[in-house]
Parts: sequence; C-alpha cells; structure tokens
Amino acid sequence: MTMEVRARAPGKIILAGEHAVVHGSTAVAAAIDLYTYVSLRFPTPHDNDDALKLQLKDVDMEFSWPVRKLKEVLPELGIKSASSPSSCSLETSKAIASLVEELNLADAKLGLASGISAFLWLYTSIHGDKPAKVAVTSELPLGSGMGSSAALCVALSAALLSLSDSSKLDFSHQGWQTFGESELVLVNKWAFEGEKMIHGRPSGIDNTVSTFGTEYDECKHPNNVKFTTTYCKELKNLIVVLKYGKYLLHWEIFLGLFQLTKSITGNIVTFRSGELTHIKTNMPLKMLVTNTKVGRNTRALVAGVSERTARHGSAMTSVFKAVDSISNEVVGIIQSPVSDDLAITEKEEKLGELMEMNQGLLQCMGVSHSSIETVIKTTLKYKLATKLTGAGGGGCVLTLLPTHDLVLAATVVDKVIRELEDCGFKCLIAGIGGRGMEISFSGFSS
Ligand SMILES: Nc1ncnc2c1ncn2[C@@H]1O[C@H](COP(=O)(O)OP(=O)(O)O)[C@@H](O)[C@H]1O
Ligand SMILES: C[C@@](O)(CCOP(=O)(O)O)CC(=O)O
Repeated sequence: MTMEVRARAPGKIILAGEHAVVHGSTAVAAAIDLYTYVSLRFPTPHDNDDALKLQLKDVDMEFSWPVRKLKEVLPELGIKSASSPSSCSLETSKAIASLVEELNLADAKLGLASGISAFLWLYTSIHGDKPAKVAVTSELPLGSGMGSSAALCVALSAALLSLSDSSKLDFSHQGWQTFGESELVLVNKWAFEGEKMIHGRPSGIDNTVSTFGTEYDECKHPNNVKFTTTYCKELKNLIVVLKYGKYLLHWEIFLGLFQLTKSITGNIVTFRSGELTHIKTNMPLKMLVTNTKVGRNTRALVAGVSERTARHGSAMTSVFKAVDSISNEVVGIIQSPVSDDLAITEKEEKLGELMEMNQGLLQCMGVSHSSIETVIKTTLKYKLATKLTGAGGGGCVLTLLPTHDLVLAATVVDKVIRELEDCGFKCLIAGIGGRGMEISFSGFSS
C-alpha cells in the first residue's frame, strides 16, 4: 500500500530582535498565514521507479538521483535513526555538495543549492535510500526574510517523519492534523538541522515558530465597522451602507479597510536561547509587509554580524543588549490590556518608536540596505514607522499600521501601498499569528 502525505508549515515575521537573537538576545515573532507545502509519495512496485525525485514548483525545477548513486556517494546512508536528529558530518556534507554540484545549477539558481542540500540530508537521514517523489511549493516569497527556508525544513521534516516506521499517526484521518508534543519537538529538531545547512548558524527562531505556530484568537477592536442594509426606492433594491462611527465610507476606503480588518491579529512569541514563550496579544496589531525584491543571503548576513562582533566585541555586546531591552519593551506593550482608543494610540506610538530604534541598531549591525532605506523614507512621509524583518540586506520590511482610527488607516494604507509599489516593491498585509505545521494524508492506493 502506498499513500501520499502533504505537510504545510507557515512563515513568520520578526517584530523585534533579528540577528541579536543569534547572540542570545530576545526576539519577538509571529507566524503568518502563508505556507510552504511539501508532498511525499513512495512509488509502488508497478511504478518501476528507482530514484529519489525532488520537484521545486516555485522555481519550476526537478531533480532526480538514482538510489544506486545515493548508495555509492553517501558514506553514512542507512545508519541514521529518524528518532535521533544529528548534525551533518563533514564527510556527508562534502558528499552532498558533490551531488548538488553535479546538478550544474545556473548562477542565478545557486541560492537553491543550500535548500537542495538540506533536502538530501533530511531525506536520507530519515528514509535512507528509499525511492520517492517529493514536491515543494510555497506561498512565501523565497529568500526574503519571511522564513521560507525554515518553512521548507519544517514541512519536509513533518512529511518525512509522518511516513517513517515510527509514525503513530492516524492515516485514515481526513483533513489537516497536527502531531503530538513529542513529535513536534522531533520535527523541530530535524528542521533545525536542515536550517543549519542553509543558514550556517541559525538561532532556531524561524523553525520553532513554524513548527509550533503562534496561536490566535480574535482580538476585538473597540470600534467595529458597522454594515447596515437600507431599501433604496430608486434602485428598488437593498443597498449596503458602510458605517464606521460617525463616517459613511467611500468605496475605495472600504476596500482598504477590508484589507485591514480581514487580516487576523493573532498572538506572538518571544524566543531567547532556544526557548519559545507564547504571549497573548492585547491590542490590534497590523503590519504592512513590503517586499523590496532585493535578493540577499541569510547565511552571509548572519556571518557578517558575527564578524563585526569579533572585531568590536564590546560595542556589539551593547547593541545586542539594547535590542534585548527593545524586544522586552515591545512585549510589555503588546501584552498589557487596552481600555480605549487613546490607549491604543499611545501604544502604537511607542511601538513605532521602538521599531525605529531597532532598525537603527540593525543598521549598526550592517544589515540594512538602500532599498530598505527607501521604504523607511516613503512610509515616514505618512508618519509610519518601518523596520526590516528577518536577515535584512533587502528582503522584506515591516511598517506598523495605525488601527486606532481604521478609516484614517485605510486611507493612508491605500496611498502608501500605491507609492511603494510605484518604486517597484510588492506590498501585502499578512495575517499575524496562526497554526504551526500540519499534515494531511491522501491518495490511498494498493
Ligand atoms: N519553496 C522553496 N523551493 C525551493 N527552495 C526553497 C524554498 N523555500 C526555501 N528554499 C531554500 O531556502 C533559501 C532561502 O532561505 P533564506 O535565505 O534563509 O531566506 P528566507 O528568509 O526566505 O528563509 C532558498 O535560496 C532555497 O535554497
Ligand atoms: C537573522 C535571523 O535572526 C533571522 C533570519 O530570518 P530569515 O532567514 O531572513 O527569514 C537569523 C536567525 O535568527 O537564525
């Protein structure tokens, strides 16, 4: 009998503390509602297929390794156990590098090499030289600071473990299901090993958020938008009147408002030295995500910060300490209850200021970029605070949107998005918070 499993794992945004978290500071993050999907299927004897196949749908590429080649090249094949994650040895990592080199990736696709290496390591560690078909597709922009590499490693580890010999899952369950706590811990450990092959020295925040998620529940805004219906004699029809407090809304503003309200406000987490803590959000939190589309390499940026730390130890220690204080203050603000609009305004002002301070420190670490500065300048015209998110050097940037006056916010969002997109950037309002990894079985056949 063969079956197909599909796993999905979310991306994340880091609200405060990226890079410093690699050096022991606290970071604040949330899962987002954009996922990477991995499907895994073992061939039946009729398929007469003796290869491990990987399809990367986002980049329209496929790779295939005959299992005899894997047996020939990989020194430790078959001696690993799915239940005890371990780091890739130097010998195996050299062997994997030779397999990836043989793919002759074009220069523009070289960034994929690390992801393919992580795939080969995770697959062969968990399933040895078993032939299989694996397909990957993602809603996340790749290499942009929203954790696509971690989402890939988590979804891959989850799919692989769900069909491993030790899996205790209910294969007949319909729809998405998650793992028990100890299996989630195992997925997270394997995903961290995969992340190490992509990033070099990850803090573990991305894979941990992607595995466990940051639960969400509706966070009510004190001023709800009201929709009322009215009978219009001229049109002989019911029309919808959009009301927000004292305002009657213009259609365009309504669209902006719809974008703002449809995105969920979920909970956040803090991460420090490998420890994840769930924090309940007590205020509406809306972030505009701008993708500068400037490609960058997380491994190089993380290494660059470490090199600067080696050169200026004491100064960088102070920078990391300042980031730690910023993250803790951000959590304090998001966690404390709000009573009215005034309190929300005050909190948003403080959060905006802390984001600007965090951005300044990220600049100190050498991870900002002219495209990020352009987003900062553009949003500042609308009095909005912006910081990079993830590794920086381009990639994605976060802008805090005001929610104390949703109509004002919707008007501003519409204008700012238009101006940013005129610069060639791509904007989205991501729902903050959400489930961690999940799997779903399908296609039973014998
Ligand atoms: N859907 C995917 N398909 C192929 N490779 C992927 C995918 N998602 C992630 N990757 C791998 O992860 C790398 C991006 O990781 P990284 O630079 O850490 O950025 P991010 O912030 O998106 O995690 C890609 O260059 C590729 O090797
Ligand atoms: C820079 C860092 O803090 C976050 C990297 O995020 P991303 O890979 O750019 O999504 C590195 C890490 O914590 O592992």
